[in-house]
Amino acid sequence: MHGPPRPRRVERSWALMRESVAGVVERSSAAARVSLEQYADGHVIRSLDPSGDLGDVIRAFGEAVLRIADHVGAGRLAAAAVDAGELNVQGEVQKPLDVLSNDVVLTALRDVPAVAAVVSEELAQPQVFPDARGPYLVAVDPLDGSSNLDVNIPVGTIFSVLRRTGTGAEVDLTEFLQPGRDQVCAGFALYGPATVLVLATAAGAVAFTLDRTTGVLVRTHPHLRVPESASEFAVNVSNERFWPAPVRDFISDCLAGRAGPRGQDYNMRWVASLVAEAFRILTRGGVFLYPADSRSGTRAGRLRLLYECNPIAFVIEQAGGCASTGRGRVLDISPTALHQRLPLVFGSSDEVAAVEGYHLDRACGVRPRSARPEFPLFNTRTLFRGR
Ligand SMILES: O=P(O)(O)OC[C@H]1O[C@](O)(COP(=O)(O)O)[C@@H](O)[C@@H]1O
Ligand SMILES: [Mg+2]
Ligand SMILES: [Mg+2]
Repeated sequence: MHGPPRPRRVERSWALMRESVAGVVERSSAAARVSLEQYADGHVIRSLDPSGDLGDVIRAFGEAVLRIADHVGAGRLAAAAVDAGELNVQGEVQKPLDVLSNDVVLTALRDVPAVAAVVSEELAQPQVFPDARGPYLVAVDPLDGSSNLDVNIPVGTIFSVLRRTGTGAEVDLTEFLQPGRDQVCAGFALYGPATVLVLATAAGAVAFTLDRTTGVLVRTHPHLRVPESASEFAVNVSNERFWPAPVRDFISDCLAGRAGPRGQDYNMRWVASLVAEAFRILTRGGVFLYPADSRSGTRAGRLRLLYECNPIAFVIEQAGGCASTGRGRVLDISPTALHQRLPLVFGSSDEVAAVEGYHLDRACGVRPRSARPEFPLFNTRTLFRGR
């Protein structure tokens, strides 16, 4: 051991604190300690798929998440911490952990006969398993937000499970192009201070937290509910000048606070990590916006429909929130391409409805709220000047 020994009194109080924390955790969780394994085998998942196939897919994601959590948690100590420098299908630099996480997910799913094929952010073409064995298709972003790794900000894995629409031994890639409302299951892992796996099915949204003492994902959030209203927004404000007018109107009016048209003071958060924003909104509400903007790479939006927007939208809706493009429900979009991008707005239903209202106002030629004489936010001042 390095450094001077701690005084005995300090050691004793640390030991007491550890014991009392362990006692609280044990008492509070002893009543219904449900592991991901048990949940995957339990009546909720069996009622959706009595064959056990869906349970197998969920268990495979559980295993992949534990492995990826280990790699992410090792930070700079991980063998894969040095840049790979390759470009993925989106033309973005692949981090070694992107590649490794993709391998981990594919390896876990390859062992599950229920999965016929996988679309991944890291693969230009889907991975089709031999004989197109099972009834399920998976779309996955193995490691979302990986540009945050160097600065130790939470990242995650996002996934969507679809039922095959074809019956042949060959998977037709158009089978992936289903509207998100047809997802059987979707979820995401958040590798943060705690590793959390959020899972949604038609039966609702639940979350599991990794118990590091046993290596087991334990259900900690049996009924996730997004509060209907909240006064917190998340958006990358540095893109303000590229935003479409309704988004500028909406954020401008939020910034006007209590005296403005929205009638309340707002707080802002931007982690630049979709999974972290989604989990925050699942637990305390708010609204997230990544609109389409006028920059060349983001005219159709920044986030990918099949493995970012759809699974997050499904989780949020199953938890009672809403997800929209600003003009309509995300889960009703019929995809046209595997790596298609989309504008994404999700969160508390009141806030998402408000964003849609701003889009409708502009579409109907209604005078934007922020330009009304009593709220002269734009033209006279920008978001950060002259306030
Ligand atoms: O850096 P920006 O433009 O603020 O974008 C942040 C967004 O991009 C993401 O990091 C996704 O990017 P990747 O899929 O390339 O990792 C989201 O998690 C986050 O919401
Ligand atoms: Mg991503
Ligand atoms: Mg990724």
